Amino acid sequence: MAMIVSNGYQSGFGNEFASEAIPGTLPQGQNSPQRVAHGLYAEQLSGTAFTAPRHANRRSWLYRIRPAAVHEPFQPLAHATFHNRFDEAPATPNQLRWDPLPLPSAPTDFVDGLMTLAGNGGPAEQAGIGIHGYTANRSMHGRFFYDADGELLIVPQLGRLRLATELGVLEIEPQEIAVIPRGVRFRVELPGDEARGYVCENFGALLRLPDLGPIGSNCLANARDFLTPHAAFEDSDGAFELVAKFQGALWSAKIDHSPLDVVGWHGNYAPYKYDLRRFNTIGSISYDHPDPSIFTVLTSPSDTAGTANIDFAIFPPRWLVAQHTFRPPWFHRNVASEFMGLITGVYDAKAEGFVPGGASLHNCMSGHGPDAATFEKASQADLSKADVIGGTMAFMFETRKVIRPTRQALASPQLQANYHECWQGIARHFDGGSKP
Ligand SMILES: O=C(O)Cc1cc(O)ccc1O
Ligand SMILES: [Fe+2]
Repeated sequence: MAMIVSNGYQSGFGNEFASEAIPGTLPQGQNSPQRVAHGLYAEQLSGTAFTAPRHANRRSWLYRIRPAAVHEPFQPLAHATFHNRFDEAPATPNQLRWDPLPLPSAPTDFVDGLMTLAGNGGPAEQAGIGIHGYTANRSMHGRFFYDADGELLIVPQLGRLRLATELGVLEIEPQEIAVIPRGVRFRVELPGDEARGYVCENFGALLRLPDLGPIGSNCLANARDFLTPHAAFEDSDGAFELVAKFQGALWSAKIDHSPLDVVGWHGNYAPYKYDLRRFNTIGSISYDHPDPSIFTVLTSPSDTAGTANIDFAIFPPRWLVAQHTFRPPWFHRNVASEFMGLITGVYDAKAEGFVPGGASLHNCMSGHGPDAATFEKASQADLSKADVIGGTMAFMFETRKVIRPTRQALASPQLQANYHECWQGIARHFDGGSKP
């Protein structure tokens, strides 16, 4: 029984990759020969419509020991906290903030430990996102998972993850992210004792790099920093479980072999990882704080140009040098809705209360911005010096649709009852117009 071992990475975003764990696996000059080398089966995995425009078309060809069709029928699988029911509780205009999810004491793998916090749209309408937290203290044993409802953007906050996928192995740590495409089967292993993080389940168009406009041909997340695994496979038989997420619910099927049995593959539909510390941050070197779109790592476009299904943005270490300017994020209301998490350090708009592993939600047109302490400090700051923001990594899932917290997220003890108080101390400074 050969267990999957990482064969390293290939660099680039959405490339036509080709990789084989055994030489001579990939057919030359065609995809589906009468007999595949080494007695393998050929299988196409489509991530976009067959007829999607060429620039957006994603599919890969997998050469595997058994086709993906080989498993017992699925049966419904209960899961208390992982779902896509975003209509259970009234959507709220209140500013919301949560402390980190507690780490589990009972044995909990990645799938067990998923808890849906919020979301919008759904798999049936092929738009919107699910926002989930995960906590885990053990690897998935004899268990594999795939999500037919959307691709999974995994944002670890605590602990490393080893993502053993059909197309190879991705190893990630906090400040790195991974994207597992819709349908790709994988197992999450924990090299350490515990793990916690966030997952964005994207029901809409596949995440892609944003256009750069006048920024030019480089900067923000550079394409070559995205890493896709080389083919790696395991040839193992046993009494295993395949868990599927399908239309918001989980299903379980018996499978008598590991589905991570892809010996070679080629194509542009594949998992990838990215180190957020590689982000080339653009900011103001004259005056004023720019819109946070400048921090976009990946975007899932919607049918309306410039109005994303989801933008994944980060707030990395950077120098703030803007002159005659209030440097932190301004007070604002946004037509889009903003879910934020903190991976490490301190976020520059919040002096306290927003802690690593925590989360906040500011919905469409809900006023928010720096807390009272941050406002006072930044209003008095010496602008002849740079503010060097180091040792931090916050992120935002920004969506065009209102983000609806789940009932369990609103009922959780981690919800901070007093979040709104961070703005109550904002002083009235109006002088009545008496001073020029
Ligand atoms: O609300 C937030 O903290 C996120 C955010 C950051 C920023 O720099 C500008 C706008 C914005 O919504
Ligand atoms: Fe905001």
